[in-house]
Amino acid sequence: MNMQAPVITIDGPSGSGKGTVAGLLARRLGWNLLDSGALYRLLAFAASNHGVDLTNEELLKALAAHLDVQFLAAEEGQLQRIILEGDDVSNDIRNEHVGAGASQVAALPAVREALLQRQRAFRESPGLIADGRDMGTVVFPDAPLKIFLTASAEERARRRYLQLKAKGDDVSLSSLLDEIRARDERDTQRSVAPLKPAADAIQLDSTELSIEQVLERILSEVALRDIAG
Ligand SMILES: Nc1ncnc2c1ncn2[C@@H]1O[C@H](COP(=O)(O)OP(=O)(O)OP(=O)(O)O)[C@@H](O)[C@H]1O
Ligand SMILES: Nc1ccn([C@H]2C[C@H](O)[C@@H](COP(=O)(O)O)O2)c(=O)n1
Repeated sequence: MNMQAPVITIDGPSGSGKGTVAGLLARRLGWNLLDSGALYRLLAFAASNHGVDLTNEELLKALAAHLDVQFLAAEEGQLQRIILEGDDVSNDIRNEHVGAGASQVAALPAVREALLQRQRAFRESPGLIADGRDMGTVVFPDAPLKIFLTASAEERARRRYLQLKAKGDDVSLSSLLDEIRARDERDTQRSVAPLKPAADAIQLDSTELSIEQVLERILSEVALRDIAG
């Protein structure tokens, strides 16, 4: 019998709503949260600060192993804060440039290996919601509930456009769609831990669903499995 804290994994492509739903679910259940994409974003961001080339696997592996990062729990109505080497970089890592860099470093096997234990260490009582690309396939293969969340590329680009516009960023819908397609291609085609649904994952297409509807669908699966006490 598995006595470890339960994990709910939410994997899927960029903009499908994983992070939003994972945050809401963690709050609703009172569980811990792992935003694994943030680790790859932080690595790409730190590499650029330290002048490390995004193809230099050995240096990136060392940087990943010593990444000085803290995740500060979200206050009511706020987002989780992310501190890298003493600086709050929560906003700085949320753009498509850093996302593309994250996708590039994430394709390197030594980098993924260096970040594996750090991700597993988030598994603490009473439970963990983990979002990313390989949470259900590689990092937490024994998770009792795995969700693979998708949406059409057009809808994901539209959501990202609205999100970045609201932040005041100058973005174009067509370039965001191109970037999302390029990231999908790299994340699904890489040789190590590619983005794909785990064999036992529940696939949920959110193209026509609101955030609240996605959350309710997942909560109904949690109730069915009786994994949240
Ligand atoms: N079902 C939905 N309907 C409408 N908007 C949504 C839905 N889900 C998420 N969004 C919005 O889409 C944007 C992207 O969502 P989010 O950041 O959660 O995606 P993600 O899958 O975590 O992306 P990434 O992997 O790139 O971090 C956010 O502005 C969010 O509010
Ligand atoms: N478990 C993960 C999480 C993320 N990545 C890579 C691939 C993504 O394009 C990039 C940024 O992730 P996001 O913040 O957009 O979720 O990081 C991965 O390979 N594995």
